[in-house]
Amino acid sequence: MPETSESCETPILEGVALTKRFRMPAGGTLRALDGASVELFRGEILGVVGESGCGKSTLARLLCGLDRPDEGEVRFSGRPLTALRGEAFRTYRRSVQMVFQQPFASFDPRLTLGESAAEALVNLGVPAPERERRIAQLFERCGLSPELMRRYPSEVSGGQCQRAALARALAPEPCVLVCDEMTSALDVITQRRVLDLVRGIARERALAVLLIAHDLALVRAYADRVLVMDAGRTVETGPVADVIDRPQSDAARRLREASLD
Ligand SMILES: Nc1ncnc2c1ncn2[C@@H]1O[C@H](COP(=O)(O)OP(=O)(O)OP(=O)(O)O)[C@@H](O)[C@H]1O
Repeated sequence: MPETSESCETPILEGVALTKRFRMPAGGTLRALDGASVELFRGEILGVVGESGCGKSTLARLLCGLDRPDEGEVRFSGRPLTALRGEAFRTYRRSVQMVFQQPFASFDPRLTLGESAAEALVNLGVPAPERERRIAQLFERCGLSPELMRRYPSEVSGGQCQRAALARALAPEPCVLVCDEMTSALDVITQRRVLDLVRGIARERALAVLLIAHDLALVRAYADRVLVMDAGRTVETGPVADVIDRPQSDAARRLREASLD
């Protein structure tokens, strides 16, 4: 895993000079991203921090292909998404999975957790008995009894629902996991348990993880490198200890001071 972005390894996922504007209802546009760049390498956990509204979720959505940049490009294994066709695009879609902040909102309330988790496998043409077996294994790996596959989202706790969301994200065997504030809605003990699980699975499967978090302590505990964002820009990146303990940018200094209050 590279310590710096000077590595000659090709990032598995990359955003280059990304700009994203949103039209405002009252007129005018808002620049949610303003030339933001990020490199994510195989096997690393990259923490993304920044004040609320600085563009973290927008960056995550562009990297996952849920939204398109107005300028700049996203690259998967060195290839621009705009150049990916057919099987290459399907591989990207399968390989980059996202876990969202609100566990319940990310599930269809009419499907059981098992059915939701199996959807990606249905799309991949995996036969029903094999789907059942693979999802049961993933539930167990994520600390859930396979019995929970038959429950609806409203019948489990927030922590269980987020574990099921993790199992669902892992089902298509991705190589990148984008976790957008995935533990913010959970109590501090459950947060740690879920992040321990994410880290363990990431190490086992050599996953690259983009870990968006408000809490610097969580990023310090779980990330290898950290990227600091400020007003749509990426302003500082480096190993966690350097950026958090010896911040160079005003944004990183502000975050550090706020976390010490
Ligand atoms: N679909 C949208 N339409 C209009 N404005 C948007 C949209 N999505 C995001 N924004 C705006 O873009 C800016 C960046 O939002 P974003 O959600 O990426 O920030 P964030 O850093 O993830 O914030 P938080 O930490 O509070 O989740 C904000 O000002 C937000 O209001």
